[in-house]
Amino acid sequence: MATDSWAQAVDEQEAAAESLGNLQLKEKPGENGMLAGAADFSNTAPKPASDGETKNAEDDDSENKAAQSLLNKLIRNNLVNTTNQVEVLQKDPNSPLYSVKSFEELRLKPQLLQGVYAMGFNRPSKIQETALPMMLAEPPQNLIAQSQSGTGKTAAFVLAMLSHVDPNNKFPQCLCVSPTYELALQTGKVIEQMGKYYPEVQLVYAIRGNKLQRGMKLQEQIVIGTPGTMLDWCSKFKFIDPKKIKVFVLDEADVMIATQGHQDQSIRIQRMLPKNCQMLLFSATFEESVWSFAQRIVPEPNIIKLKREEETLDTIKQYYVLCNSKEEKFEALCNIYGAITIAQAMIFCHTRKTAGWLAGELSREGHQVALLSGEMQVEQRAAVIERFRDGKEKVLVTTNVCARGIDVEQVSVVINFDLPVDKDGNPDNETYLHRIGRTGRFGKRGLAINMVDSRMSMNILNRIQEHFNKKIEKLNTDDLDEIEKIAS
Ligand SMILES: Nc1ncnc2c1ncn2[C@@H]1O[C@H](COP(=O)(O)OP(=O)(O)OP(=O)(O)O)[C@@H](O)[C@H]1O
Repeated sequence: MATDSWAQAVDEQEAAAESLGNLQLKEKPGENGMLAGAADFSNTAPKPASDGETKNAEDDDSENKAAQSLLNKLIRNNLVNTTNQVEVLQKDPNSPLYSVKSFEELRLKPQLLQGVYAMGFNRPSKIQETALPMMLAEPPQNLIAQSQSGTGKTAAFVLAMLSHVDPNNKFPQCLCVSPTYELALQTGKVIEQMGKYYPEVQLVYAIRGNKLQRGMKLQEQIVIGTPGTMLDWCSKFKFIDPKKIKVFVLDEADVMIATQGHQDQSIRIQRMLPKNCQMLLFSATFEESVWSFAQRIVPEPNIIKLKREEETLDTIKQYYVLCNSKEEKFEALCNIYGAITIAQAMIFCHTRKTAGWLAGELSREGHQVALLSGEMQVEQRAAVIERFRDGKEKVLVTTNVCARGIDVEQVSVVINFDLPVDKDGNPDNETYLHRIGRTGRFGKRGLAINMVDSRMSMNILNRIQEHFNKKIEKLNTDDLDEIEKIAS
């Protein structure tokens, strides 16, 4: 976005964000004939993001969790690799445990196998190897599965839903609840992609703002939505006959339970389903509260857990640059950009004000900059992330808070324009590691540059260095030769 005026650049960015938001709002029938069906809301429809009533601090927290989850989905365009083994706890420990190394072994319908390959999947991911045979077994088995974002959970349960529906039956057979409207849409997109060659199966979104005529009965086989609307559609409006449901999926359980009311609504939906309905629950984390909720939703479960790969700083070259002011930090940054080629970088600032200022300055220098800032709506943030992921912008400037919890594995250069500190001003080691670290064996080499502009920030840097017991080298950004060396 190398425009002269930063204001214009921001306008353009927001326009892009808006148009994406509109696109999502007006989800239309897929090209394959698989209707995103009744999801034809106008832009004036109430924003169905939280399904909650009164907004309080807890809701804010849950919205943050949901936003992080969405942004993490969007920034990533492929599978997170892991060498950790899955832990499996079978309902019946004596029954053999099947795991597959190829999609062929699953004996999928040819249309679905074609869909899977068209998505570029060559073989099942680590969690899919065990989860898929369990989900596709006859009689179907219940499952609680936990693994970090990006390990293939969504693709797995989408494949299970598509495998279990009978396209000749024109009524809902699979329900999938997600914590927010945006997350539901993302899953809907995966259903559309995977079901591309299976156009007889249709889906519909049960989300606020999607108003159906009273008395009507849904014909789509898959319903995906938020718990409040899904419950209304099953009980109050009877658009869905819950007794005919064969598969119930509860996605993002950890995000779900952070929203008041969602647990209750989900449990009420679950209570309406037949005893032999397959119950599947997925979560990225597994704290006690998620576990007790999971047990209420999924009777007699098989349990699959995949540990998160530890992040390390081993493959990362870390440097710091000494400056006296933010202007000097900016100058140092320009020198670095002048000396080495940086494909894509993420730059973290402490405040929105600094982030806005820095993005403006970089843009004036001719850089293609994206700015992620706390006051943006989640759709706007999503649009920024997607543009960055697609390489339309080369630099992403963001605040610490805004990017907390977002995985930035694909970015090879991370710049801490301000060092991460917690609310008491102490070094935030965990955020430092998460931002800069890479998972060991798959670790691509990375470069981290820390800007230090006061005695206090030097102290923080020293404490981070001590904490990880890894040297952070000093870099003189006035010396071009020295900068060039860091890229080699
Ligand atoms: N077997 C596979 N082979 C290659 N890519 C895959 C495979 N399964 C999933 N993917 C891709 O990996 C990415 C992450 O998958 P998926 O969204 O299913 O993970 P997830 O665990 O549900 O994470 P999240 O909850 O963040 O969506 C997606 O881009 C998906 O298309």
